[in-house]
Amino acid sequence: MAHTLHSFDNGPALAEALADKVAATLSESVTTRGNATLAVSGGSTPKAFFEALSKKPLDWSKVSVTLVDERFVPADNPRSNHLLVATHLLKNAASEADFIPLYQPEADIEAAATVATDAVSEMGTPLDVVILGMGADGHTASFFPGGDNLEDALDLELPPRVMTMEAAGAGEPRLTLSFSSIADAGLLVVHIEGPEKKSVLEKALSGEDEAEMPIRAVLGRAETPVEIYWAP
Ligand SMILES: O=C1O[C@H](COP(=O)(O)O)[C@@H](O)[C@H](O)[C@H]1O
Repeated sequence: MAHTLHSFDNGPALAEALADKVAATLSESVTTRGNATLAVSGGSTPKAFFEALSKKPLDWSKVSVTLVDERFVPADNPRSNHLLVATHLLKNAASEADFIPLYQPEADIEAAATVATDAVSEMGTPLDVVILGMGADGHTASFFPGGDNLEDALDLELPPRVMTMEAAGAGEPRLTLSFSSIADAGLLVVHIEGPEKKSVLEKALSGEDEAEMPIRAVLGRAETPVEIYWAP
């Protein structure tokens, strides 16, 4: 599938441009359909983008926000992606948005995935905007190399859902949207910053083994053309 690389001089310029693009896409959905949906990633990269997006003027009360992936930890854990989004995105104008967590306080992670699948499915499909990150190991969402559920997670024939994932490089057990949940998003973005991530992207684009670098599934098989946002 096609992809487009958008390069910026620095992180703040990227954050503003991506926030403008996402806000415009969400606004269009609110105008045409009455609501809008957004799934965002965690990690260190998206903080400035979240801060910029939180200030964009749109009818956030009509916007539902969820996560692309989450650790199986409650929202008061410093490694929680929910905490990251609450701190940097769900404030200012965006405090009006509805947030759908992937972590659920169930007895085990499989039960949490089932509850989260029901909650995310109420957002409807396809999602309007999905923002992916990418790790230095070529993971995206919680599609980790060596992940115990990787094959099913990348299977576009399986229904959209929240899945569990464990992998040596993942730390805590994870909850992740399946590839079938994100591959047809209205706007599908891979947001990466720094020279190391650029090298990882170039390596991903030069090969085909999805088990080695799961980001290749997104770059190669997503139904929606991928918009890559990069800054040094
Ligand atoms: O584990 C994760 O890492 C990736 C990338 O994070 P970064 O710190 O290198 O920006 C992120 O996309 C994913 O959501 C997160 O759970």
